[in-house]
Amino acid sequence: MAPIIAPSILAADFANIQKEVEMLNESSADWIHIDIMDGMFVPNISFGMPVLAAIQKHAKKPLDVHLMIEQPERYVETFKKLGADTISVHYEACPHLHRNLQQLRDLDCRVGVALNPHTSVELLADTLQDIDLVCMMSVNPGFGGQKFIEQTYQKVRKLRAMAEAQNTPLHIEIDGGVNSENAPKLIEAGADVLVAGSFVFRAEDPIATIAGLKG
Ligand SMILES: O=C(CO)[C@H](O)[C@H](O)COP(=O)(O)O
Ligand SMILES: [Fe+2]
Repeated sequence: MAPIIAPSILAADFANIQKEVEMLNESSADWIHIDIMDGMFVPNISFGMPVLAAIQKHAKKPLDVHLMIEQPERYVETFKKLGADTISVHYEACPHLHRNLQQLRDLDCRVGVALNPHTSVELLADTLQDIDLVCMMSVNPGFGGQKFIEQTYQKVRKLRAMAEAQNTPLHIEIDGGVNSENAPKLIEAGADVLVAGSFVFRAEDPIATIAGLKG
């Protein structure tokens, strides 16, 4: 099956955000990936609610919101109201993860958990049934344009095996440094959602690049 492609708007031209979103609307992208950074959980600040509202105003594709923020429970309701279809909170930012998952489930959005590169997938063994999507970071979160971490393949294989053993449907999303070289290997390993920021927005033809990732 063709993967779900979620271009990351972080790499877009923010001075032309309407044009960039319209390009994604026209493309074969499935979702739009939205990176929210708070300058605390990660050493960078991206953008917040007014920018998301501007994106949402023009977007015709579901919004996949990746929260790189501390205490995400403070804001998930707001993100849902701003049109989030999927919300991922970071495992490392949630000492009471089960409570966060319940909150997302009650909001009726796709329930996501993001994992830093050093965080073992085994830590999700007892919550996998409550999770719809794992956003597996294949770079250290905080910045676009970084190099893909090769150990990601083995994490994907392990997580896919865990989901199969528990007989639970799970989206495995790869976030960071995705390109046309690693995309087929990631899908082969068991991923089904690919986020791509710089590879799409720095391409001469982003629409063709998205189509290429979709295979
Ligand atoms: O979550 C992220 C960074 O923290 C971004 O989604 C990710 O880096 C995508 O950008 P690129 O494809 O350029 O690596
Ligand atoms: Fe992201």
